[in-house]
Amino acid sequence: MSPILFKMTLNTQQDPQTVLRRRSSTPLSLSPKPSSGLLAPKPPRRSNHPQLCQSSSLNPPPRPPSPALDNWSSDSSDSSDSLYRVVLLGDPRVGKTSLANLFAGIQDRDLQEHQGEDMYERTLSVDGEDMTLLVMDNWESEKRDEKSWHRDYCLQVGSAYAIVYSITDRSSFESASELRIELRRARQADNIPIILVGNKADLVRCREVSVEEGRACAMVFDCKFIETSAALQHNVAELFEGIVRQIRLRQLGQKANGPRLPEPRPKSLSQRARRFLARLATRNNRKLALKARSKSCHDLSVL
Ligand SMILES: Nc1nc2c(ncn2[C@@H]2O[C@H](COP(=O)(O)OP(=O)(O)OP(=O)(O)O)[C@@H](O)[C@H]2O)c(=O)[nH]1
Repeated sequence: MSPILFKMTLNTQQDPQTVLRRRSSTPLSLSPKPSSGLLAPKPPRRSNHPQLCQSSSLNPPPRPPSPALDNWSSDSSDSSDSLYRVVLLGDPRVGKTSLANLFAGIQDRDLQEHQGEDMYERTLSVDGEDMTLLVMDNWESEKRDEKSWHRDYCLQVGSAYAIVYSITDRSSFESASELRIELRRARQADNIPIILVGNKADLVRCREVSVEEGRACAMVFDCKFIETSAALQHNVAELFEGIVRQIRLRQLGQKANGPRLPEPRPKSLSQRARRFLARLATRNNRKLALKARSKSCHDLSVL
């Protein structure tokens, strides 16, 4: 455990049914499980989402926003009504809590007051649309039997995962690969976003894992890749924004692949022309999707 391990549990849910009211130290119910493996169950629409860069604890103390992340999320009065769990996985001391604190906009001077808490809810505005993420920083990396239920739980509830390693610690990189395999096994049927995160990128002199190795690992394991520095707040906003985009891209994919109703026979020439153009667009979309997939794994804005 880090000497400055400060975690927070944030409860903003209003619905007594929803699991999100509970402290993360209490096991959350596995049901209702996200139907698609992606979507968390929809909580009722909330009108009091936290303001930009505020953590959303039930009684949040007035806290100035983190300057570096100031333009990161917007006033969420018109926020999305879905909530997505983002689970941080990784070895101890790789920087999971530091990344989560930045996500929550918790500043160094406020760390003490958030000690022992490990869930962070915040609404981000990305590409003009809001999405509420619940970042879970309660991963237990030890594989002891009595902890295995907790590990299983974490592997089941995420709408997205960030597998964090430290670029200064090769064994944490190896653990990240193992975690990817474990996650794949646990969520075989689910198309969930997984981001491999090489943290502590500021410690260049102590680097044990190259960017190329990180990227290659992400390509082999079919996930996205980003290097961050929680210390310098480098790429942290990009990470969480990327997670939002990855979730959205999968939502769009699901909508596009939804059940098709039989089309009525077109009656007029203009209807036939419209249908032809629609098919053409679909074909082009498929080509575009293929192109996008072949792009580098470090572009978090494409599938
Ligand atoms: N230089 C540098 N230090 C970092 C960075 N991120 C985290 N640290 C430091 O690394 C140590 C561990 O960070 P934590 O955020 O507690 O790591 P953790 O993964 O949450 O650790 P556990 O709670 O033990 O699982 C702390 O001393 C942090 O200040 C970073 O990007 N750069």
